[in-house]
Amino acid sequence: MTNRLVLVINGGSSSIKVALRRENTAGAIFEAIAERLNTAQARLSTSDGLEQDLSGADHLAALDALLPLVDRHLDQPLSAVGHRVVHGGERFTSARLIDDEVIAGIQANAPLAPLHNPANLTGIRAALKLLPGTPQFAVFDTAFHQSMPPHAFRYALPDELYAVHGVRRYGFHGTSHKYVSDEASVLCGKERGAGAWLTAHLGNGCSSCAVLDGRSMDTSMGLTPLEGLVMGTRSGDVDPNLHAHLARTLGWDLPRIEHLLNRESGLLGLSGLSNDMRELEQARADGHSGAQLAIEVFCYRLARSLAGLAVALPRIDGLIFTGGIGENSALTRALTVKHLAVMGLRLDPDSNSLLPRGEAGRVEAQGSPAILVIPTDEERQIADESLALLDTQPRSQMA
Ligand SMILES: Nc1ncnc2c1ncn2[C@@H]1O[C@H](COP(=O)(O)OP(=O)(O)O)[C@@H](O)[C@H]1O
Ligand SMILES: CC(=O)OP(=O)(O)O
Ligand SMILES: [Mg+2]
Repeated sequence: MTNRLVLVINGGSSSIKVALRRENTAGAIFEAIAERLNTAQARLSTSDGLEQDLSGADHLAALDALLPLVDRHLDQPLSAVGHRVVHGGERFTSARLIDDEVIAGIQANAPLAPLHNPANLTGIRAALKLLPGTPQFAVFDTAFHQSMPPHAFRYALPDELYAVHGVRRYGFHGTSHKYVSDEASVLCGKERGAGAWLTAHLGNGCSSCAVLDGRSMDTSMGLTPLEGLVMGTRSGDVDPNLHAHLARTLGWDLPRIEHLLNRESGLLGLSGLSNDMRELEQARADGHSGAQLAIEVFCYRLARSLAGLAVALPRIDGLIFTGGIGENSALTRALTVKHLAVMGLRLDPDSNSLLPRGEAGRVEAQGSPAILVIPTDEERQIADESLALLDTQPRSQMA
């Protein structure tokens, strides 16, 4: 049997990545990314060297540019399309074949992930139109965290809000936390999936997680992808009374406050300069005090979250950094681990700063628990889960 082809569409808050993957084959046949969407710097770049200015493009315009590029790399029909979907609520505890009911479910969860679910739906609708005969699957960020125990996922609110209205902590980036913790176990000589890991997924959205033997025990994000760490434009944790305070003292309405917390805060808000860690590192080196403060708050709050999550684990086999910042910013890793000396974590400065870009590696000092940098591969995880699900579908549904 030939190895099947899967197209993966991963819509983030500010980017869309598409990846064409062949079953049982490492790496992608073709990858393309449209980044910095909804800004004047939006750009498209592909694994075969195409660079294109997409200035001002939103998610739909980006997909219009991206999907036709995949065609010339198809040497056999696509077997499946796998979509990353951020919020699956409690309704979707694992990947699903996309049909009208699943689309309605994703739509229903959109208020809980306003930066993401609408973008994911844009991708799904565009792909259904372009590839109507190909089975399409939704792989949810939230599914991995469904293993959290109630003491981790419940808020201290009246029961009715959970039981009737689904107000609880869900967690996100599950595909990434699962992938990197599985990889870490192999890198550290354990059975795949075994071990007690703290993971830090640091992209535009950022979250941390405690993973025990392949199961999420707790994570920093909650009902929505706003809770927890400082992110590119999201505030992470603030006093829950902030909404009321801003409404009373400044007269702000809900849309204004949501915009503040989701789009104007985080690294961007603190620095007054940018949501992009590359730019902030450069500005910090040039003496920009806002950039310096933003990076310090980001790292301190990350360390505090990781130390808190440690209580969900019986021991720490290792700390894993991933996502665009976790993989590429030696500075972020150094400043974060500095705050974690109480847990015996120490970096080897040379390994940390000299790790080749895009490679997995260990960067701890001798005597410290493992500290790993592992490039995440959400696309691979999504392709694998889509094919596994395709194999379980009755033929009648695949017509
Ligand atoms: N070499 C680098 N040094 C520091 N930060 C980097 C580097 N490369 C990428 N980043 C940062 O990674 C973040 C984007 O992460 P990514 O995982 O690609 O985002 P998304 O969540 O949209 O998938 C940005 O803040 C970017 O500046
Ligand atoms: C859930 C989330 O924050 O996703 P992203 O990092 O892609 O914005
Ligand atoms: Mg991402």
